Formats: sequence, structure tokens, C-alpha cells
Amino acid sequence: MIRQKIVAGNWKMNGSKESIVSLIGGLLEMGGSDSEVVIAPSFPYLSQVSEMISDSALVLAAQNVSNHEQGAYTGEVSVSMLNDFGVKYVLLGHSERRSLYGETDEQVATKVKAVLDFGLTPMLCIGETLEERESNKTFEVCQRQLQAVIDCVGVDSFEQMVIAYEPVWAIGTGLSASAEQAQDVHQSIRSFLSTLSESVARKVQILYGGSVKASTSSALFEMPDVDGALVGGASLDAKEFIAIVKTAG
Ligand SMILES: O=C(CO)COP(=O)(O)O
Repeated sequence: MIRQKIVAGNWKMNGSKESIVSLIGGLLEMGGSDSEVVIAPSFPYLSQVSEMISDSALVLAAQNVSNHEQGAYTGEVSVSMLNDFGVKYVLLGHSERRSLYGETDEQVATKVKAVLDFGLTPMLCIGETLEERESNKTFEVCQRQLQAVIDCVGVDSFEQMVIAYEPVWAIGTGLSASAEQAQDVHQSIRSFLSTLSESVARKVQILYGGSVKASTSSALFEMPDVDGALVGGASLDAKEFIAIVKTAG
């Protein structure tokens, strides 16, 4: 089964009206790619970015969403609002949301459901902390985070989702997992899913995230179960991000 690679840039809480013009300008010079190239700006810039990329192959993502449809939820943003701006993917369960804003596995699962119900695509982030890795709990943690979503939406829904494995110790630290470490976890995620659904396990794209740079991405992309990358810091530099996209082929 050939799975298309996805290279996604999570801009996190970075950028301004002005800086985005030059970042997108740089990305628009990239030319064609066999991979799907995705960018996730902060909410206030979705409109601006959506307009700037409308004639390109770049795909829009959001970094979070509410699990409610509408109403008295001050400060929240609904899936239908994201849909208005042509968003395709929604990052959910990013470790920064889990650790800094207390999102639980169950809350993440209800957000996944809201996104799926509207026909957009969740990009579900999972991954272990350094402490969990050192106590050999990497897979247990990933499986628990996946299971909460499976319990809520069923395993078949994973055909309409993307998984991003992001070990917390590799995020923003400059210390990427090695290609072999990533492959190891991606393979165990896929084999766990295959016990529930062969077809989901074959189809679901599993991205790696955590200090991805152009100098490390080609080794990662050569791994059979690594279907792309979720890039943080390096996605704020058009040249570096394009270089990563190029290594995906
Ligand atoms: O969290 C990440 C992407 O969602 C990874 O961030 P860095 O690439 O900056 O480590």
C-alpha cells in the first residue's frame, strides 16, 4: 500500500500579519510536490493564509478546535468556523495542549468526534514524555491515547484521520528521535491498529514530529511506517521547510 506523504508545518503561537506574507510568499515558490504540504497558522491568520494559498496546492490546518458546535463558550472556535476558511486538517491532542492546558484523553476524543462529524480530518497527536520512555512506557502511553479515541469514534474512523507521533522529549529540544526509534513506535502503532482493523492499519498515515529538520528528515522518510512529518520550529523558515518537503520526494 502506497501512502502519500504529508509534510505539515505547525506554526504554533508565532507569526504576524507581516511575517506571514513573506513566509507564505517563500512557500509559494516551492513548485509541485508528490507530498501533501500542510500549514497550520494561529486562528486569527486563517483568513489571510486561506486567501494567500487559494491558488496553490498548499493545504490549510488549524491547531485546535472546540468540541462544542456553537453557543456560550467564550474564547472557543468551532469546527464550522474552521470549515468557513477552507481548513482541511485540525491538530488535536498536541502535547502542548495536553500538558499546558490540561486536555485529557477523553476531551481530545470528543474533539476528534466533532471534527469527524463535520467532515474535516483530525490530525491526532500522541506521544510519551522522557520519563515515560525511560520507564519503558512509550507504547503503553501511545496505546492509551489511541484507545480513548477508538472508544469514542470507533477504529474505522481512523481511515478518515491522520496520526502524528510526537515524543514530548523531542519537541522543541533539537533532539529528534532517530529514524529507527520513530520507525519502532510507528510500527507498533500500526500493528496495534491491525489487531482491530487490517484496512485501517494499512491506510492510516502516521507522521513523526519532534525537532524535524532537513538534515534529519530524509532518514525518517525512508522508514516504511513513517508517512511524513509534523514540523514545528523549522516550518517558520520557508527555505528549511521546503528543503524538508523535498526530502519527502
Ligand atoms: O510540536 C511539534 C510539531 O507539532 C514539533 O515541534 P519542533 O519541530 O519545534 O520540535
